[in-house]
Amino acid sequence: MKISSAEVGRVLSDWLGQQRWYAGKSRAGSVHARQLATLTEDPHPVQIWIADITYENGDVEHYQVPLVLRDEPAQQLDHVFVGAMLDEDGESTVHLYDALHDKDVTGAWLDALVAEAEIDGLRFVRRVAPDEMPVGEPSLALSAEQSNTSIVFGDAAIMKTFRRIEAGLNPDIEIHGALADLGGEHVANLLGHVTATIDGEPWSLAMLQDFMVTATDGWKLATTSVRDLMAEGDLHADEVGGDFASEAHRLGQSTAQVHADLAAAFGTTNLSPDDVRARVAAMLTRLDAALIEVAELAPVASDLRRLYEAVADLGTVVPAQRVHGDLHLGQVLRTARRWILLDFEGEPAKSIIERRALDSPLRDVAGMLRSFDYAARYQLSEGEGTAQTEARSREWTTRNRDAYCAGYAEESSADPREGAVLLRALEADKAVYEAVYEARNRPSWLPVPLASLHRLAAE
Ligand SMILES: Nc1ncnc2c1ncn2[C@@H]1O[C@H](COP(=O)(O)OP(=O)(O)O)[C@@H](O)[C@H]1O
Ligand SMILES: O=P(O)(O)O[C@H]1O[C@H](CO)[C@@H](O[C@H]2O[C@H](CO)[C@@H](O)[C@H](O)[C@H]2O)[C@H](O)[C@H]1O
Repeated sequence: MKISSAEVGRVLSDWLGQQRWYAGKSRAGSVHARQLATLTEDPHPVQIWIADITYENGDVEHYQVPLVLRDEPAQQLDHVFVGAMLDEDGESTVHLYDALHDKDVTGAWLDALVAEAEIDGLRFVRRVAPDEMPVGEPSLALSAEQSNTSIVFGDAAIMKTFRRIEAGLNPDIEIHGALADLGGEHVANLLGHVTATIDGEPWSLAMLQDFMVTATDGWKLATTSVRDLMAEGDLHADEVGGDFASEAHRLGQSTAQVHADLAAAFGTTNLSPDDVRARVAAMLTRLDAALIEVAELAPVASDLRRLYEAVADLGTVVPAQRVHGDLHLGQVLRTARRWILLDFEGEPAKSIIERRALDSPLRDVAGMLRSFDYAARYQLSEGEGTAQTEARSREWTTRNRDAYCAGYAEESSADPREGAVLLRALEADKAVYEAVYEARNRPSWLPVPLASLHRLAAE
């Protein structure tokens, strides 16, 4: 079944803007679609397409869009309908759907991984024995759409399909592979991955991992703890049943252990004072770019610049290594035994080169500290804030930030609280990123990072 690229480009222009993972919502861009591969023809054709978006300022982004082509409308896929068009012969109508949501065809990825297939320049790499692959298991796309699209096979494995793609090995695959090879306890095993070769370069398309079936994510656990505290107006955080501090402590230990594994797998370096100044310059540039998009940042901008410049003035070396890059409570899962860290892709807004650069491990600590702040604050921003709940929220945040840092310090030679200026600047840099993220994706959450930036600016 053949369809025209121009027609696919036309339907994707409308459809992309409605997808959570599409980062170009706030800018006008033209869409060009190209077909990369046909994964299978049976029972319905599955084609991997790339949408190349060119924005008005010349920036280009690439998105992966796996499509299933059906010759009849499929009611069960109405919610992931992409568009309809005549086939190239002009004889019959083809109905396009997001293939990752079509249980009838998702097994094609597993079959290709089992066979270690090479299809139209796509290489399917298997890291475990064929009988460890969840072949035949039904698939379910996760409903919480995030930066990418993940589908679970049975309760055995989860396949993450990267949406915004670019040349280079995706750090999620690279790091999961390296840490699994080291026997790291705090990551899910990497079962396989899919890479395309485009113009001689590797482009990571998807990865398959063990699925942690009984795990609960850190965001759910932390926000439940906050809710318990808010419900008990007169009790303090350490007196309420759902206290999270011992989990925060373990999470700090787990983060430090993952950092030690990352250092062992990829090495370490010291950023010289000049390197540090260059990083600070990048943070200032990021702040300037954010100010154009989020006007609400203006009142804190000069204090934030002063905070960043204090880091440049430290004049000391800063230990650096590979890091997670976007660590927050939604990226950690609590299994019955331990915390698992997920999603080593780094911040989706950064290029792969930036995401693979060695950085201060405090970047991850700062990310998690921001997340405690989010967990405590977002319920207040939903309109229920009183002086009492504000105080409780601050208490919860302080207690869990301290417990996390103490846990980290126990497993590492460095206590994050000793690098206070750098840690504060990294928190601010993260909150600036979050302000842009929220303005683009969840404007009602924008007050959460803004409130923190006011606090950081005033300290
Ligand atoms: N190995 C896993 N086991 C269980 N759940 C997982 C696993 N990997 C991811 N998840 C779930 O899928 C969600 C999205 O995964 P993540 O890697 O963070 O994707 P994204 O890059 O789209 O944010 C996570 O928040 C988690 O709930
Ligand atoms: O999709 P990803 O998980 O890669 O990360 C992006 O989305 C996150 C929200 O889902 C966003 O995280 C922010 O909100 C979280 C609560 O929903 C909070 O725990 C985080 O601390 C906060 O940064 C993340 O920044 C973004 O990259």
